[in-house]
Amino acid sequence: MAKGAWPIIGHLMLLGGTPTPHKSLGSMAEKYGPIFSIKLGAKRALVINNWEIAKECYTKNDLVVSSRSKLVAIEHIAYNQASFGFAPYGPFWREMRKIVTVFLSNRRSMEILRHVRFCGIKNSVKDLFDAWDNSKNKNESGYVLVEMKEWFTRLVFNIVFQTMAGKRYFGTNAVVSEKEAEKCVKAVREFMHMLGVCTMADAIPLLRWINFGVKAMKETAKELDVILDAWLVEHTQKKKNRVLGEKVIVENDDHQDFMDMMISVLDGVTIEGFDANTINKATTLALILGATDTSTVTLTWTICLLLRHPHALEKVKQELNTKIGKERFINESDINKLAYLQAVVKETLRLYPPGPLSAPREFTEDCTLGGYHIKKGTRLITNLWKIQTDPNVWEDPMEFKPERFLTTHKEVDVRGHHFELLPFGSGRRICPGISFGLNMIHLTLANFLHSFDISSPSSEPIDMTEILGMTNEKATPLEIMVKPLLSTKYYETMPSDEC
Ligand code: HEM
Repeated sequence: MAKGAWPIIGHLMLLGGTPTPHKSLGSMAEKYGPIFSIKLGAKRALVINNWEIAKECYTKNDLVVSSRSKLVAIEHIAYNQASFGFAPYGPFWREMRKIVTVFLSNRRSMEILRHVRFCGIKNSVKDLFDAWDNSKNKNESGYVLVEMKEWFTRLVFNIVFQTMAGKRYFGTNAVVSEKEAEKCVKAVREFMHMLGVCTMADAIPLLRWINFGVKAMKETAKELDVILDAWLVEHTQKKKNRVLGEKVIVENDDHQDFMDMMISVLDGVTIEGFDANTINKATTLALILGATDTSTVTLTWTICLLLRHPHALEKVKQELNTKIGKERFINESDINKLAYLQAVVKETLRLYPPGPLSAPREFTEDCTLGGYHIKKGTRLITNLWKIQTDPNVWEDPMEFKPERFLTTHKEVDVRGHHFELLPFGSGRRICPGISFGLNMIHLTLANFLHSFDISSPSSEPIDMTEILGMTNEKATPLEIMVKPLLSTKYYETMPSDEC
């Protein structure tokens, strides 16, 4: 057990301020070694910090550490564990996970998802071009100042909402007002923040009893439920209006989104006390929460790192020019040719994993790990950031060097089997959205950097301060200079008839 625990709250102070928790816990690993425990109020948590312990944890012990903790936020906000991403390990989680995996990997839905990503990115590139075209604030070189966190957020939310519920919330063809779309993004962000900030109520049962912080959680839950409910009513009505499908994914429906598929699969059943509508909303919400902030954060840090390393930005542009040329939009089938761009994304995920402490898990049985006896009920914190910056594995661990993934670490991928690089986690509860997320990130970056020239607005290096939450968001806006790179004809043909 690490020293420095306060009475009642234990080491909770470490998880609530500056530096961010993954860095505070990372410093403790220097002192206490790759495995140590801390107290979060009444709860004991095990913190693991190197690849050897992570491997033992997610292979030999994975079954006993595949449950999530029942956090207060989950109870109030995520349909009381009907949301499979927060559910305990068991038959309900297995069933939901199977349905989600089929949707995200089934050949037919892959085609639909590919189309949604393609059109989402094309529309966003066109929106950015129009904003530049209409801007009265171009500088003498033709650049305009753009806040990129906002642009990435709109793009990612459009793709994810279209995939899950057939809705486009921002820009061309948006189905809601700008105000309503902003409100929805705010509610999702608040949820992620509440989840990430280790609430006192979670750690200290007495405070749970007096409902500490619960009011704000309930309000956010209500806001999200109103949106999900309206989507579900609309989807159910749509289904009534057409021939009912079998109790499998309807094969001949060109416009199947996730909610449609769930209505068909669940077919009104109740599972473990949760009715079909609640399960549908909760699972859709789990995917929205899992997909949006993580992808936006990764896109944002990638641009920050490229602007701080102009030689890397130049290499990405060269690769795009030689492998794609300047005439056309980039498709998913082109991504294989863009080895350097993929290495840039891996290096960003190594230095800035969007969930630096992964998602909270809990041991459901006593076991041994790293030679220590671990008690049932202990929480697990995997310090992904510490593992991914371990000097025993990575030369110049804090340096941004995408080349390492084309040379010394060529074989290392992010899919949970190489324990020195685990941005998507590992084991049974590994992120189910790896391919969806990576495809969206690669395609967005490739097309953005192919379509626009970018530069820093000043000689000051881009600010890299992170803020506390479930994801390590950039604390300040990402304002950069942007100018179209290709001929006007290229942007004017967007969006194409296909979208
Ligand atoms: C850069 C993109 C992403 C990163 C870095 C990321 C990272 C993670 C991590 C670290 C976990 C916890 C895994 C564990 O406990 O071992 C996780 C879980 C999860 N992710 Fe992702 N994720 C990303 C994108 C996505 C996308 C696109 C989706 C949905 C399409 C998604 C849905 C989920 C869900 C539902 C879970 C909970 C899974 C479960 O408990 O069974 N994520 N993700």
